[in-house]
Amino acid sequence: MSKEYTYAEVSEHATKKDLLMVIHDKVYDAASFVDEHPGGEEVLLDVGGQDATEAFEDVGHSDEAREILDGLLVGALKRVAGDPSPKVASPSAVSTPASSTGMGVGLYALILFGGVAAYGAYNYLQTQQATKP
Ligand code: HEM
Repeated sequence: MSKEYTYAEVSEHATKKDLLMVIHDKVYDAASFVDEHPGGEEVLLDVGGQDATEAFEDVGHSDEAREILDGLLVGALKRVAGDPSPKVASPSAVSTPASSTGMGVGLYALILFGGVAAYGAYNYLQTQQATKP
């Protein structure tokens, strides 16, 4: 990582042949990769010259994709006053699994309870049948 870019500098490189983007406060030059991107060139051009952290993380890119990304590294982002605030996907990534786990446990409890109730009812009916003459 040799160079420091300001956000304003990065935003000047937003063409297919000269395509910088910010991911996790690092600056990547995606120009050489645009044509090879399995997700298409459109999406890369869309975030060219911008903070692509959220877009990149939302897709859930593989480790292989992250290795390619490492190879495209050209520098670090130097934040100055007035820049867009850093886009970090972690707050939602942390809160979503937590809340969904809560739902999941509640759901399992409900299913378990329903199962036990149904089993009890079945047994009750069986005994009723058995005691009938
Ligand atoms: C320079 C940064 C990026 C690199 C190195 C990269 C690399 C890759 C790689 C290797 C894949 C194949 C699947 C995988 O290994 O995860 C992929 C898929 C994909 N990427 Fe990226 N990507 C980058 C940025 C982005 C951005 C900013 C978006 C914006 C939405 C994006 C959207 C997608 C989508 C939608 C796929 C899925 C394609 C499919 O499976 O049909 N990528 N990317």
